Amino acid sequence: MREKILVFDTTLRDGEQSPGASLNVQEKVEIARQLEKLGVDIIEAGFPASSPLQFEAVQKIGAESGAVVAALARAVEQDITRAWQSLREARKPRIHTFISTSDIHITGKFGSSRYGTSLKEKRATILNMAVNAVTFARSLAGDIEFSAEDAGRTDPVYLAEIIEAVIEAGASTVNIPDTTGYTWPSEFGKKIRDLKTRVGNIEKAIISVHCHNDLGLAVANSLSALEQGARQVECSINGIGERAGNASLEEIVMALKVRSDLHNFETGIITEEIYNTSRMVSSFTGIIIQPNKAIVGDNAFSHESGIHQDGMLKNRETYEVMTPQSVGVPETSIVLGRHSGKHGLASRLLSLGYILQDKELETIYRRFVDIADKKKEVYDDDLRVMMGDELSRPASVYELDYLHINSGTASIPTATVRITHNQRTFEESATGDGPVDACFRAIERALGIESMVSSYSVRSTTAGRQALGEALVRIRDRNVSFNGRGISTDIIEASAKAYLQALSLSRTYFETDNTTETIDNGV
Ligand SMILES: CC(=O)SCCNC(=O)CCNC(=O)[C@H](O)C(C)(C)COP(=O)(O)OP(=O)(O)OC[C@H]1O[C@@H](n2cnc3c(N)ncnc32)[C@H](O)[C@@H]1OP(=O)(O)O
Ligand SMILES: CC(C)C(=O)C(=O)O
Ligand SMILES: [Mg+2]
Repeated sequence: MREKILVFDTTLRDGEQSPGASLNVQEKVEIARQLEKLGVDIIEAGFPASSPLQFEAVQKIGAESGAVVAALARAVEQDITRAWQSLREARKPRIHTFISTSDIHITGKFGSSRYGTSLKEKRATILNMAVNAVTFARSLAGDIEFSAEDAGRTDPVYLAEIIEAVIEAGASTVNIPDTTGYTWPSEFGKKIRDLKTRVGNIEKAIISVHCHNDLGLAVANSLSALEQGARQVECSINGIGERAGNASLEEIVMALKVRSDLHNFETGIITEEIYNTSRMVSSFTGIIIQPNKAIVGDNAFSHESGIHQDGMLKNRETYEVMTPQSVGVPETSIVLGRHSGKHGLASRLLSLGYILQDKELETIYRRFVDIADKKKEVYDDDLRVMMGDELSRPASVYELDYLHINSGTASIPTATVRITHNQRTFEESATGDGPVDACFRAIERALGIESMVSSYSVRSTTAGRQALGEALVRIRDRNVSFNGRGISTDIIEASAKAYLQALSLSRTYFETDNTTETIDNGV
């Protein structure tokens, strides 16, 4: 039998304290519904004393949620009363009260002489405030959580004293926050182990942890605490929260699930709901998820380099420690880019319906590398355009070997082209009304022909700033029309290729003495 770890989600309270994130009541209610679907045990819905909106959100969430709904309150009667008022209709209410216990907080935040003059007196006042708050909260509700704010930097003897006292006063959950994300995993784990030995009545309460990520250690600290006896973990979706955020729910849950060989814990989280929840929180809060964020980032299940793609295609376990489906991501993505190899390309082309022989793959791969060098990512649409172009290439071709354009607002557009045809090279330069005109003139001069262009257009065929441009050039040669198409991320290059393709078609046509009126490459 595995031991249950309670997942306390604070996305709607600490998460909402993230700079820039603020949610309206309806958004909070929607997120709470999704959190329930995700299977969290406790939803911390807000801090009711802080505003009417917070109050209303806690009230609404409490009334409809089947999970325990917690409301935060300072260790003062006024806040606790507000928290309880907001939870009155709740099916499973929890009052969560807190006060700082570290010397730096006690002296820094409670400096006024009304808390005492010496540190000893102030500590005693804080302990009394904590006990009074829990006693008062307990007179209102049955489920009380107490948090010793900045426990990570609190003297262990004083921390044990205060924890013992609040349990005695009726706290059923005692939370040990690393409020400033200062501790190390081994140090934080020891703090929890210490409490288990120092606090006489610790078995009467559940030990909870609440870790912040200032040093990027929030998840590691939480896991270390679980190993040492904590049984509730406080976390947020996407790790949002004050400053660098809280421990991320998805990382803790998946670390426990993927490495279940290392411990005897389980959570009630339906991990397949993680991705949906993450996207909802990101969209409602406006806090974007960094692409390399573990579990839910766009790149978490994307593979770009050839060696990795090859490994993944042979056996996905070579580079994935969990399936994307296990967290609700539809599928692994093989991102085609400049690091991709032939295996990755062939597999994607196959999924698009193109079955290539080895030789064809060699040719298409060379074109792919050429495009991938210019674009960050090669999309399916880019491949379709590339394949369409490749499959319609005429037999006899003028190849664009080199193109240089000099153009700007204060200079005459000049183009230099080098063209190869049947192992011969033709090179020329020309000026023109614009860079495309200059380029066409240079081609004509290099091949010793008159202008034959009867129509020209250019458009973008794929999305984004690095989209592939497609140029269409129609020429009329001896009363026959030929349509050429060129693609490139550079529209001048696409135009030159289109013109050369039309010229190639014309040459092929007259060499084989056809009679058709319009020859094109399938566009
Ligand atoms: C680590 C955490 O995440 S703590 C939770 C943080 N969340 C919030 O602060 C929620 C949003 N906050 C608010 O809406 C407001 O700050 C309120 C309503 C809570 C209080 O507002 P104000 O009365 O204007 O006080 P203000 O925020 O300026 O200062 C906090 C006061 O609470 C005191 N205080 C701070 N924490 C506690 C506590 N846990 N218990 C008792 N008193 C506390 C401070 O010492 C200060 O009191 P002082 O005026 O005697 O110096
Ligand atoms: C209120 C407490 C639990 C908190 O958010 C913290 O200490 O970080
Ligand atoms: Mg916090």
